[in-house]
Amino acid sequence: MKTILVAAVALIDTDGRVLLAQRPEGKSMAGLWEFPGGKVEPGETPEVALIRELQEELGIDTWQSCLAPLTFASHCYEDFHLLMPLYACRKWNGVVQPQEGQKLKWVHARDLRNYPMPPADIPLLPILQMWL
Ligand SMILES: Nc1nc2c([nH]c(=O)n2[C@@H]2O[C@H](COP(=O)(O)OP(=O)(O)OP(=O)(O)O)[C@@H](O)[C@H]2O)c(=O)[nH]1
Repeated sequence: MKTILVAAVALIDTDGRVLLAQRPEGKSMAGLWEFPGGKVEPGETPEVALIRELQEELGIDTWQSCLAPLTFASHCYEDFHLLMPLYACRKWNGVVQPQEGQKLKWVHARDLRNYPMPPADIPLLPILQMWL
């Protein structure tokens, strides 16, 4: 089975809340809440891919030095295996704003489980909660 590399990030605001984005209608797993990020394109490192995705999806700029590796997901979906490093980021330039009409939510660690997420993300939550 094909392994897909996706880079994702827990953006953390000054109140310790984490940003979740809702997958839009028409996409796979529509309606579920996920960490911002996306597929790592050929020639990109995960960090470069994340910096690009944050500009495209949220209109903010960050730097490699502000992306701290936190944990990763390794999950078998029906048609691919997902390998997803999750970074933590507390510093960026600009104001987070949905660039693609997606719903965004800043969520306290204790409330994360109230947001339905893709199955790959579930094991990441206790780690994130412990860390926050
Ligand atoms: N960004 C992000 N993607 C995730 C998370 N959890 C998870 O399973 N994924 C999966 O990783 C892939 C991310 O790719 P993407 O966001 O660039 O792709 P896409 O949805 O535009 O395309 P697709 O609908 O063809 O998969 C998707 O299959 C998505 O479901 C997460 O927390 N954040």
